[in-house]
Amino acid sequence: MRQFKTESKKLLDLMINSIYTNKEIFLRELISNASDAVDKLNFKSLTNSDIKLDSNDLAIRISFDKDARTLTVSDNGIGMTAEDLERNLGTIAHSGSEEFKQENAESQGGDVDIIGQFGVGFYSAFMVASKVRVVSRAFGEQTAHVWESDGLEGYTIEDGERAEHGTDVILTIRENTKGENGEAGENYDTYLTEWGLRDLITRYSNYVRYPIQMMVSKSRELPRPEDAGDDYQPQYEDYQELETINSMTPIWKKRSSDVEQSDYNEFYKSTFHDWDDPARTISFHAEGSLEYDALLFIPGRAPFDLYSKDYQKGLSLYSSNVMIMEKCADLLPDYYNFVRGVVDSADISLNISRETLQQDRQLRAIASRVEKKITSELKAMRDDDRETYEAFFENFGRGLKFGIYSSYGMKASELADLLLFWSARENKMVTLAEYAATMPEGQKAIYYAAGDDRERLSKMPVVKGVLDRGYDVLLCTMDVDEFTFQAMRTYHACGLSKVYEDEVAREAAAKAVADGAEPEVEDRDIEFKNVATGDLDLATEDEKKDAEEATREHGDLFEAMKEALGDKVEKVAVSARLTDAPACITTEGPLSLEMEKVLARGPEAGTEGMPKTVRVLELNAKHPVFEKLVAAKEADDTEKLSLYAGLLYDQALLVEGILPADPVAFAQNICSLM
Ligand SMILES: Nc1ncnc2c1ncn2[C@@H]1O[C@H](COP(=O)(O)OP(=O)(O)OP(=O)(O)O)[C@@H](O)[C@H]1O
Repeated sequence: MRQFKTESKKLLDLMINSIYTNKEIFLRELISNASDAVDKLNFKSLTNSDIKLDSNDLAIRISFDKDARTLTVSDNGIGMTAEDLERNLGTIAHSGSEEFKQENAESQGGDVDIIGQFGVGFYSAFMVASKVRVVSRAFGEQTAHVWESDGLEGYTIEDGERAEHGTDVILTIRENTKGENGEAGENYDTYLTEWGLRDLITRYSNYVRYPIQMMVSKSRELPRPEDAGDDYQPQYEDYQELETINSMTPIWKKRSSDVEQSDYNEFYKSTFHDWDDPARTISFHAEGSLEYDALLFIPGRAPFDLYSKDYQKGLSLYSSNVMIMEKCADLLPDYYNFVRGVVDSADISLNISRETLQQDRQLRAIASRVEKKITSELKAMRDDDRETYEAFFENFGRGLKFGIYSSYGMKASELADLLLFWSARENKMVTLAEYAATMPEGQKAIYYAAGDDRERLSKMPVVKGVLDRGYDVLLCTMDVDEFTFQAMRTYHACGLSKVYEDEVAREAAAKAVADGAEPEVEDRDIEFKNVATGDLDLATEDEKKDAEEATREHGDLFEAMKEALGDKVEKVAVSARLTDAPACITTEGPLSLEMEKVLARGPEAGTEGMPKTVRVLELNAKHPVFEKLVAAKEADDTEKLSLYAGLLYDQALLVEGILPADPVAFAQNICSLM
């Protein structure tokens, strides 16, 4: 018996038991070797006219024998001489394929896709096999040789027989093991079943460029006998047929101009298990120092588990047509987690197990390009197919907003223009750019109201107040909306009509336009303002004066009401934002009523650290109810004033969709008034 070269025993043990976390990849490795062998022969025939070869005959064959527990991977590729067997399979980490690649680097051109590079993949067979027998006949040789090993001590090489050039790798599959200490046992029997092998072939090696064939069991209906009566039941028979299991053509390598959209749709549906066509397909090919092909899909609707914690984002990563990772998460940012697709690159540096990558830099470069492509495709969809985009946004918009929020606004420049919000004035979804474009002169902020019901929001007195002044209000019904705005702070609007500092500049500009110049435009950062928080600064000079006067005149009324309401409010004040409602609750500081509601549903609910709103009860001094308050104060009727204050506070909260803290007392108070 010959001994493995180098510190082989230890190394081999490491190779077999430590490199791979996933035993099933052995088949991928053996198929890749077979594909390399076929590729080498094909290459030879292309470069040497003496070799006559019908490339249609090149194939990889998988067969198994349940009783003998053998699984065979055969190819009719270049084969190995006894010397090759010694060098390639007797020396760990010697890659004949890598050598071949180097030797033929100059003349290779685009027609070879050699996968092997490390010289270790073959040994993964020992993870599932107790013995491996390789029968190989090199192309052009008359004799065959047999390499055999149990993966422990060493190997033998003997003369053997094989009808044609090529290689059979015959694995004696291990017996199933029982689980220990609560861990599941290993089911090696799967590698001796048609479905188990089919699953592995289609998962890892579906796009290997040569046919991978296997005898499969099928069933067919027998011809109806001529004398069959009316009660004849169809009869079936089982039969075996050689089937090509892999689909071979990696559609992502083709130029999109050469592929029908229906083919992309088919690929998308069968690969990513969706019933519907994708909303968009993105295909691109990078050239230069890092070459890769990418095919991405934006689904029409959210996968059912998108918002579950089990959902895994990621693109399938291939290298030379072989799947390396089913979901490479690093290729997609979280906010584009719904995107499906494939990235294939022969240039990425794989680690030896092909389970991870060695260089983050390459991956980051691809990820950044992928992200840009998705963003620009979404923008195109927003502009040229608004209906589909709105449906898309309905499904995935929350994730985009969350992307801005969770990046503390850093991703705003990338994502802000993809957002849509409901415009109270236009009664439809608008982008921030569209909102900004319709802002009348003098509008200083983007106004929004947040709550869980659009209908209710549109009727809120504070919303009406802003609308009545001619400013649109975005009605935000997603829990993340306000947090997103706070993370963004401002929206960078482009191409707005220029605002002039003074009258002289304005007149000069108007004159220039009258003389035929284009009106001047500018870019501006516009603040977001919740219509129910802080000072909106919308009141006219007269209104401000009125409010100040009312504040001065009725200071003691407000104080008395504040006393009656206690800790519930920070203060009671006259409102400059209400038109026809008697009162409203606004907040001071960064926390709005709606945000407080959202936080109250979160994990910090009820804890000490839960932030609380600073509330203000604003009163409309022009409303008839205000006169009642004044009268009660003048009559020194503290009880009535306290009743009124409580009622106004509770009803203002109700309008905001917040139940009174004590609904029973609220109901009793109303009855007592009646
Ligand atoms: N079916 C085969 N036909 C011909 N040569 C083979 C076959 N299988 C393996 N070899 C030879 O054995 C070498 C070692 O194979 P092994 O799978 O260990 O490594 P590799 O394919 O070169 O690299 P990697 O570890 O990256 O897969 C190959 O480079 C190739 O020269």
